Amino acid sequence: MIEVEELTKEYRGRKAVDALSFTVPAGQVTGFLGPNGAGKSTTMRLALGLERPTEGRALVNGRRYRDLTEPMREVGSLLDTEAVPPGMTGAAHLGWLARAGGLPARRTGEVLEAVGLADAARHRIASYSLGMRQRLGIAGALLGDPGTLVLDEPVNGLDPEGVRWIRTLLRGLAAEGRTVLVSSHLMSEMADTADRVVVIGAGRLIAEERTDELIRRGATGRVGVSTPHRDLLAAVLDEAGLAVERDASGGGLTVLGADAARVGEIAARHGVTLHALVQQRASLEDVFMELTGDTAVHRFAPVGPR
Ligand SMILES: Nc1ncnc2c1ncn2[C@@H]1O[C@H](COP(=O)(O)OP(=O)(O)OP(=O)(O)O)[C@@H](O)[C@H]1O
Repeated sequence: MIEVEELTKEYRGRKAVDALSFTVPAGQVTGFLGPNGAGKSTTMRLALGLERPTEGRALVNGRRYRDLTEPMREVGSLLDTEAVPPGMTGAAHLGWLARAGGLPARRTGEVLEAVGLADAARHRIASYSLGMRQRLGIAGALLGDPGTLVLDEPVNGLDPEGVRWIRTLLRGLAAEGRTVLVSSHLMSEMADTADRVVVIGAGRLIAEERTDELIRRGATGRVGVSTPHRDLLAAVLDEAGLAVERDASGGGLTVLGADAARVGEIAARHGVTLHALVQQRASLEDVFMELTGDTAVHRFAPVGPR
């Protein structure tokens, strides 16, 4: 389990992470979402003891990272896939990591197998594709067979097969009871992968809840309507206090803040013929845009009294 408590990080007087608190429970995949610059990587680096917080703390299994006695056996991480030595082979790089972490050499072969890189193990990393580097980074994270995984944008650069692979891997790791925190700025990826999501913007917490709940919460209130009497319907819906958007093409309308049943009833009451009436489901992407719309532009909260 990871507990982030009132975590704040300032760079040159600006808050990249701002009094952020959330929990990453074991046995689930937690998606860590936010637009570019929201503070995801900074939060992960703080949790991994690579930087010191200005205020607050991040605990892994109840302790600060630097107080863990065998960190690689407790937490595996993938932060920057570019930070691997290109001249080394995949096997040599992992072998070096294993020695540094006091792990048995056999783990190298096991994790290379687990990420599907066994055949490329003796090739220089310089010859790896971006997807192969991501797999190598994940192999490194798995080396110590840790109970907690912190992965920053592991899906970056993967092809659709790679994305599916990672999704299955992460779900499998969580099913084994591990704690999995995985960041992304692409919401669509997380919809099928994460049990829960933590959404941040400008370093602050925006939402922390089950993925399906978040989607459901955002799903209310958009109804697509097609009618040969668009102006009449728009007028009666407007009268009923509903916001209406006219589609740029065709006779369609989108009604905001209502469900399909209500729109259908209003139309019937006024004798308006409908050709289509569709409750539109929000995607996680829509909900995300709604949640982070403001913060994406205001990247930093100015330091000072709140
Ligand atoms: N070492 C640093 N010095 C100064 N500013 C930094 C430093 N590291 C991060 N920042 C700033 O803090 C903010 C948060 O950055 P961070 O990389 O944590 O965001 P992110 O959510 O991971 O974004 P991305 O998806 O683009 O990686 C950014 O505005 C960034 O420029």
